[in-house]
Amino acid sequence: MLRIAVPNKGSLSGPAADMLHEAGYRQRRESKELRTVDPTNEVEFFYLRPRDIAIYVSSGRLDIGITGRDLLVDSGANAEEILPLGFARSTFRYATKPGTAAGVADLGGRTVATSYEGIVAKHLADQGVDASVVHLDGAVETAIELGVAEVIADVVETGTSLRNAGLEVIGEPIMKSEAIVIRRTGASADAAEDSAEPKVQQFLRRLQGVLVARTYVMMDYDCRAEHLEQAVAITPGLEGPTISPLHNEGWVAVRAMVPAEDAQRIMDDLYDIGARAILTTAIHACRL
Ligand SMILES: Nc1ncnc2c1ncn2[C@@H]1O[C@H](COP(=O)(O)OP(=O)(O)OP(=O)(O)O)[C@@H](O)[C@H]1O
Ligand SMILES: O=P(O)(O)OC[C@H]1O[C@H](OP(=O)(O)OP(=O)(O)O)[C@H](O)[C@@H]1O
Ligand SMILES: [Mg+2]
Repeated sequence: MLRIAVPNKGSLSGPAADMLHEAGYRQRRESKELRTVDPTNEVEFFYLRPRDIAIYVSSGRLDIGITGRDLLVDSGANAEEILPLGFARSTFRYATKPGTAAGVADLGGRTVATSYEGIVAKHLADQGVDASVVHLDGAVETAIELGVAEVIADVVETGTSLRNAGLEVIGEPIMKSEAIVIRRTGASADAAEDSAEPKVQQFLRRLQGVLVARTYVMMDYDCRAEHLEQAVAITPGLEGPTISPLHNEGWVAVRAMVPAEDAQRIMDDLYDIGARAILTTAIHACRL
């Protein structure tokens, strides 16, 4: 039975459960359940605090886990990223009251409040900046107003929390984060001896299938045979489009996967070269 750690709360938990559900795995029915077994797929899910997941996975007791890249780095645990999942995207940044500091180099001698001490202490050391770090559990934007720190380092998505606290970012982002699948460091290298390996690979293929189904649509259209090369250049597909003859002499039907975010532009480009009956349909699941 494959053992997988899943975030039980916070920004990661809902989207992670949705993705697992879309990949065909049974998920817990209510938020108090700490573990659940999916007997059909021979997987056991453990619902754990996002911050603890890298520690469980590095211990080798759980085969893989879903967490945030920033949480993995912060933990310093012996685990590595094996698949980015594209949700819970954020940056990790310093922020302060306007006029306090222009860049990271100005943080020497200051106090920085953060929930991510591991990331911040290492970044300051790498930059050669001697600042003290105060650990807070959350809502760190308030730390400056209440005089606990002069600077914060925190997760920024839309920037709304910073704006509401009257803070502005300083310097470049310390890192970019998103949800990721992690595995114990070196587990991939030991794969030949690991009986869980085929199940791990099947799990990753299923999640990749969900990612592709979310980011691509299927496009079908008809075009004149003499325009086919131009059309294929616009819709190259993943491995090459499917071309079928039409009953009308001199016309072909083309089918190719295209990135969903470009679909409208691609339809315009195809129309301009004379393609007609251009349709897009959602992909619900796929295995590449
Ligand atoms: N507003 C946000 N937008 C996108 N990702 C976020 C946001 N807040 C936190 N994250 C990401 O979620 C992960 C942190 O999850 P965690 O559950 O610890 O925090 P949280 O979502 O802030 O929940 P909590 O309310 O328990 O603090 C990190 O990977 C972080 O980058
Ligand atoms: O840039 P934004 O879109 O405002 O998002 C970033 C905020 O979201 C998270 O906070 P959360 O609400 O989880 O509270 P927390 O600080 O207690 O973790 C994060 O810690 C930031 O405060
Ligand atoms: Mg939070």
